[in-house]
Amino acid sequence: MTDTLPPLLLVGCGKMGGAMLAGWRERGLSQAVVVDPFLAEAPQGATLVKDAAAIPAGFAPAAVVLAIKPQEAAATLPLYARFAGGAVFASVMAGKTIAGMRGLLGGGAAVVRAMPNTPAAVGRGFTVACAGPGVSAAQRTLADTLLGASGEIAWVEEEGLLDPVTAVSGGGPAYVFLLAELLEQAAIEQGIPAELARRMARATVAGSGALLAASTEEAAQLRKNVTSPKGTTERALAVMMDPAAWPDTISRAIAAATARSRELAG
Ligand SMILES: NC(=O)C1=CN([C@@H]2O[C@H](COP(=O)(O)OP(=O)(O)OC[C@H]3O[C@@H](n4cnc5c(N)ncnc54)[C@H](O)[C@@H]3O)[C@@H](O)[C@H]2O)C=CC1
Ligand SMILES: O=C(O)[C@@H]1CCC=N1
Repeated sequence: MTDTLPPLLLVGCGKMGGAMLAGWRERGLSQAVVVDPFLAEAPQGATLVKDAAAIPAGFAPAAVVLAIKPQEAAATLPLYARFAGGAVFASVMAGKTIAGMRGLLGGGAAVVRAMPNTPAAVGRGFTVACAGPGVSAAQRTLADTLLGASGEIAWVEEEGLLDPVTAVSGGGPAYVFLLAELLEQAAIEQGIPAELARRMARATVAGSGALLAASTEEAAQLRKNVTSPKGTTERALAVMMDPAAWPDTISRAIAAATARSRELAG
């Protein structure tokens, strides 16, 4: 493995931090320190410490990645203000604004606010990022490398877009997994044995995602390709696509999640 990444500090190594770390490992970690009070074992390739005070003296990260819960930010970020001189901070916390984080880290901190998603764990993540004031070109390139290590990345200039992004792609995998759960449940209701229902629902969602990823066709066309005139899918879609059904439900759900992201800022 070649050492391609500069020294990194990961604060919070749960589901999202752990998924990102896996991507960095693939890229070649040099020095990586993980701060997580509740992790039992050091992740492969990294040094684990329980709190900020235990970070080895002299460790100078090029990037500090913040993957703790938004509710932990106020108490935790000031402990990392000492790295603000040299490091770029990359936060994946829902809702937390660049201005709010700079307030906790010191006004001059270089902060990138990003929203990844958990398919990063299998190299299929999607991250949207926004660079705050004072982020240098080199720091933005480093953030791009780190946040894009486990999938696709897109940058936006308008930070406010991160709230609906959080609702759509940050939380999106949960909605897709819910679809798998509901398909399984409905299959059982129609008399299909539970184990077959489970396999079928998982394979259908995973296979459809793979087809979408591999295809250049629009999602709507792929849907039409399944829908034979006067056939069975048409009957199901008439239920789902009723304006009061999925279109309204998804629209309200995304609006609710966007509003929650905005609430978490405070
Ligand atoms: N799970 C997801 O799908 C996504 C989560 N996020 C964001 O990622 C962040 C983390 O979420 P998850 O990974 O889901 O949560 P998690 O609960 O799996 O991970 C949080 C980690 O932080 C650690 N932790 C708690 N207090 C700490 C402290 N003071 N210092 C260092 N580490 C500490 C916990 O032990 C835990 O391992 C959140 O801000 C969330 O908004 C963003 C995109 C998607
Ligand atoms: O549910 C949440 O708040 C986080 C952000 C996006 C996915 N998980």
